[in-house]
Amino acid sequence: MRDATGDRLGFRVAWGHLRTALGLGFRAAPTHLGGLVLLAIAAGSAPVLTAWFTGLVLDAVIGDTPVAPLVALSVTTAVVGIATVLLPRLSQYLEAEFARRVQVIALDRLFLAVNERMRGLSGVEDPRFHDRLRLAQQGGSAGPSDLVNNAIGVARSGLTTAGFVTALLVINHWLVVAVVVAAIPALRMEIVLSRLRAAAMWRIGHAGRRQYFYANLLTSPREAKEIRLFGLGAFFRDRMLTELRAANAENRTLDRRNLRVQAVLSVLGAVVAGGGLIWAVLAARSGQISVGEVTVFVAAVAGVQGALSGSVGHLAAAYHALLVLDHYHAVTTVEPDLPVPPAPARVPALADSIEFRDVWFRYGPDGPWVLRGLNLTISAGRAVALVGLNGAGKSTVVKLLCRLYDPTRGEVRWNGVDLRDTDPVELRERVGAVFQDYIEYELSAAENIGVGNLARLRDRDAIETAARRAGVHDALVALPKGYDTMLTRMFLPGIDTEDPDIGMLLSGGQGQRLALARAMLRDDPDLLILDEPSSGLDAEAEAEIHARLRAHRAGRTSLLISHRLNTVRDADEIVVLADGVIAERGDHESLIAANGIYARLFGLQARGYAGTTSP
Ligand SMILES: Nc1ncnc2c1ncn2[C@@H]1O[C@H](COP(=O)(O)OP(=O)(O)OP(=O)(O)O)[C@@H](O)[C@H]1O
Repeated sequence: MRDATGDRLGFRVAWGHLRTALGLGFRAAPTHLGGLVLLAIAAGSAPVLTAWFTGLVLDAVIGDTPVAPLVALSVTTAVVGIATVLLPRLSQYLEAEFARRVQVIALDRLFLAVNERMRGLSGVEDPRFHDRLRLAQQGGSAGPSDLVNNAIGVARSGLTTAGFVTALLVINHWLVVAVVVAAIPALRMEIVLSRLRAAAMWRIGHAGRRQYFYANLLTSPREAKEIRLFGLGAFFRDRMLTELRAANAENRTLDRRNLRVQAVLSVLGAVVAGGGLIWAVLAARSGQISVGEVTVFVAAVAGVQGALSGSVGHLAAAYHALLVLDHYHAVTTVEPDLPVPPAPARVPALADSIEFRDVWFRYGPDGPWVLRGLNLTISAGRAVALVGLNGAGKSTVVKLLCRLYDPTRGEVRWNGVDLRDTDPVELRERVGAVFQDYIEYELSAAENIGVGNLARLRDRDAIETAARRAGVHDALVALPKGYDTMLTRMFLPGIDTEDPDIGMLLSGGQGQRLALARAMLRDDPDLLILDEPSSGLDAEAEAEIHARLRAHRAGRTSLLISHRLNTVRDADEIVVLADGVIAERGDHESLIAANGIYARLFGLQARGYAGTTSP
């Protein structure tokens, strides 16, 4: 067997996936699962019984049977007939409900695993992970129920096949051989096709994600301004269509192959059935079999063919579900991107220092080194500023500090504890941060601040205090629904959707203050990280925010990153990063006196503000 990427999928792996699917089914909907099995048995026997009783009725009519038993026989046949048409409807309902329940548990497990195992950024920045995740969602949503439903389908069709085969054996055993032999190539071809389909899904997955990305770009309010201004609509539409056409071409090739195979198999089936019919008519004419047996025979040939092709279809679909479940399994068991030891070291309160010891870092094994043996100490209670040119590695230092990545070489120590020995979740509880690329969640204004500390999500007083400290309270109160205004024009709650005031967008600077308020909702973090916290603010607001931040930082350990050097001059220590190492360090005065990189950058900015670029 092969998996969805075209590699071999061993029997043990397939068996493991089947057990996972059954386990999910039992946990999610045991009653529905039991009901489906019972219905499968009933539905599998019903067509055989219908055909058998129809034959008996016909023979009874021809054989001059008295009225009472004839009516009883007819009524029984009718009841079996009604059950035959009703059972599939009932199964359909149970299958759908079973699938819905399994989906909830499967997706819960999937995203739990993603949260637990992807605690850093390297996994979510890997495109292959996203391709897999997309298929894993598909596999997790529909895979277990598809697998169980199709396994039941195989059993149901198998029962029907067995019943009809028994009926046929009584009349003509050679025909049984012909029908069964004709089904073997069908089974083989269906399995090959389902493997090709799964491999195509893997190949198309990437194109599908890109197509979705371009489609999203064309309608996203965030990108709308730039796309319209640069006239990029046709460009991205074209790219979207290119991806769609590529996916369509793959699917078309597959459908054509499917068509060819199905056509050959159908003709084969028709030839066998036609041959059988000729034999039955001739046999009835010569008195070898009765007219009732002719109907049983015709129904049995069609029934065996239908049930066998049903079995083959179900087997192929179950096999396909197994292949897609392989992605689900891969994501739910993926190696954690940040290994956490079984008994992680506690992250102590930051009483001493954070230390980068000879830290080397690059984003991928083939990428360029971003940090090249960085040695940096942030002493507890000190305000350290990190400056440097674009791409110098400042945000990378922050990511390592929050253990969003582990150093490629060297170590980061928090009060002497290597961050690799800690649980990042515990570490992050001690850190408050405002990132350069802060997020404005599509939630209400209050919730946008509240998510900074979920324990205070409903604590309106604490939220308002944080908003005041970040200087955004007045702006939020002025919104149409105050703190309850949704900060989105994309998603509105189910109620009140006719109200045009329910969703609003903040200005860039207001959004940045909101992100600050979110960070300020954290109870006294040991370390406050401010990565360009005022880049979106006007000069007056910037000065005001930095004054607030100074007050907020006072006595705390903080790391401030800023390109506006006037905002870092009061830091206890300013560290200049260049070429992945510390180029200069000291306070503002000593760095100006040293007349190095910092002094040059500071001078350039100061002259810019003074309105002249030459000394
Ligand atoms: N996720 C990533 N994958 C690969 N390379 C990355 C990634 N993030 C950053 N880099 C690279 O690492 C280098 C340092 O980036 P970083 O964002 O740390 O710089 P910075 O000093 O914060 O820059 P800026 O002042 O522009 O914000 C850059 O060359 C950047 O291209």
